[in-house]
Amino acid sequence: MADLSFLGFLVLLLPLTLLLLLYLIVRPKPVRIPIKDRHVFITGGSSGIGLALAHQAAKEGARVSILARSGKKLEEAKQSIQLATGIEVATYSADVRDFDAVKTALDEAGPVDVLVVNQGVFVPGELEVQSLDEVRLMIDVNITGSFHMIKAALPLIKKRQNGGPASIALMSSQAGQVGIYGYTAYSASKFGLRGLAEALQQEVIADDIHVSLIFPPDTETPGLEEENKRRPRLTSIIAASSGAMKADEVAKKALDGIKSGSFIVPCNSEGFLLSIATAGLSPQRSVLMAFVEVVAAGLIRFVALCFQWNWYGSIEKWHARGKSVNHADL
Ligand SMILES: NC(=O)C1=CN([C@@H]2O[C@H](COP(=O)(O)OP(=O)(O)OC[C@H]3O[C@@H](n4cnc5c(N)ncnc54)[C@H](OP(=O)(O)O)[C@@H]3O)[C@@H](O)[C@H]2O)C=CC1
Ligand SMILES: CCCCCCCCCCCCCCCC(=O)[C@@H](N)CO
Repeated sequence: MADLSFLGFLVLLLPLTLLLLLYLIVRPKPVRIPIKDRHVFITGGSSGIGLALAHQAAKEGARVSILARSGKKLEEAKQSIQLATGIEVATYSADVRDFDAVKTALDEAGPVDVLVVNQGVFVPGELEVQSLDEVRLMIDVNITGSFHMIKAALPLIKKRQNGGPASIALMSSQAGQVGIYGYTAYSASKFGLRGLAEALQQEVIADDIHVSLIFPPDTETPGLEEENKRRPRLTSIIAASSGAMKADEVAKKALDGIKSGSFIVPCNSEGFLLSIATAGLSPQRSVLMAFVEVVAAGLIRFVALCFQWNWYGSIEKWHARGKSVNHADL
């Protein structure tokens, strides 16, 4: 009996000690980032996830600016937000690949409290059939474009007027946590954002600037509709492991993640598992999440291997059927 209660005591004491230890060591420390009455600047804010984010930020009382290339889409976005919320957003037409254009737009927009780097292009295809121009497009818009935005915005974020904590959020993808068939260039561009974000967080923490990386699954947007026209069948099969979300749902998760200063922001339950499986050396502010990451590490690796087993099974089956060129429309 005495032995049993000692065992019970240990079983309780061990996790509590771990929790206490994690409470003492998690860095950066937890933070709340308000968005009401603050300037939220969203790239790719004229369509899909960016537009949904602009709607929600406006609804929550932020001053919103959106940037994209097409003036027509920007105008339509502005109208729809005005209709829904009565709020007038500022629009900036610029290509993120053009640093001078981006800098001019941001300088005109003024001090920024929350920067959401959301623009992105995705052209799926096996590397062997994909053109190098398409590869370059994804690297230039998704990665170099993000550098341009952050480099031009940093001085303006530091100049923010009310001095509260600021945020730089980057829209990655679950394909930026695990490489997916048909996404060599796209996955590379989204994995790249993680290196950028981890290093940047260390550089800007002293300025009370907090970095968030958002990882949506397939999301119903005009961009996905385009992508679906030429998606390899295997890409769709593997991506279906994580289902699909609506742009509004992703925007809500993203905004909640930004406001709570989370470094990693998953959007659905598969994304939650993925974030534990790929926790790596990313910062973690939440004691509870840190606890789950430490305790579940071994088991989650097993689950990850089960997913790979399943995906390689699909790839094998596909090849056994003799489909070497496998676009959805063939
Ligand atoms: N939809 C999905 O399934 C998923 C999307 N994501 C990511 O979410 C982000 C948004 O995706 P989604 O909403 O689907 O995309 P959409 O294609 O619906 O919208 C993309 C937005 O980015 C803008 N944009 C594209 N290229 C440039 C450029 N060179 N310079 C400035 N703005 C540009 C577009 O406007 P314009 O063309 O006028 O410039 C538009 O506003 C992307 O980073 C994407 O990778 C992540 C996971 C899943
Ligand atoms: C350890 C447990 C793992 C759990 C589940 C793993 C599921 C992974 C699925 C990845 C889906 C990637 C979709 C990318 C969508 C996207 O970015 C494109 N639509 C282009 O925008």
